[in-house]
Amino acid sequence: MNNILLCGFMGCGKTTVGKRLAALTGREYIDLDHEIELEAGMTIPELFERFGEQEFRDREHAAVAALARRIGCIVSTGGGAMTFPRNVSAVSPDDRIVFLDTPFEVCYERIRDSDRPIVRRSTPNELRRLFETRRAAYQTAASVILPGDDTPDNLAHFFETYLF
Ligand SMILES: Nc1ncnc2c1ncn2[C@@H]1O[C@H](COP(=O)(O)OP(=O)(O)O)[C@@H](O)[C@H]1O
Ligand SMILES: O=C(O)C1=C[C@@H](OP(=O)(O)O)[C@@H](O)[C@H](O)C1
Ligand SMILES: [Mg+2]
Repeated sequence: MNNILLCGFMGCGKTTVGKRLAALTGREYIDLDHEIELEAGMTIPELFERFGEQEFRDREHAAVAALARRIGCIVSTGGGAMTFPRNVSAVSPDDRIVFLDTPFEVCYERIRDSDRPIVRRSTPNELRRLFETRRAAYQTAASVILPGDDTPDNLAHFFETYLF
């Protein structure tokens, strides 16, 4: 059984919808950011602060590569993960990458007051530009694109009927 990876911009709902989908299908759930935090023994903001973004990206790559040893999982990636070709290449061809395509305005309202390091260091305009650039990368990486502006329950049910 293949893994299903959710990708998309910060705040698009990868973690929330991934958890619901796993609960609905009884599949194992993995949040890559959570795996990175467990492995590093610190939060992502701390990791960025103490060791810099590149250290986080290297740990993120290792977390994606480690998925090769897992099967049948629902995986929420972090917003940057599927924008790096080395990470997309590390995903097994049997696994499915789904892009949760939520409008920038919706994502922004959800993340603006959060402690995500990329949000804290960027202006709203910089985030919008990052959204546009990354959207093209998500479209390239994913084999399924799902409009994300709906309730977590509706999205999880839609996923279930569409993907299984
Ligand atoms: N479909 C949704 N409808 C309403 N709120 C949502 C939805 N998806 C996520 N949220 C809220 O938005 C915030 C960010 O969601 P999260 O799942 O952490 O996004 P991501 O993992 O893509 O960064 C959370 O507070 C969450 O409760
Ligand atoms: O977009 C990014 O580069 C990041 C997104 C975050 O995950 P979410 O997309 O779940 O917020 C987390 O991986 C880290 O803060 C970096
Ligand atoms: Mg998340």
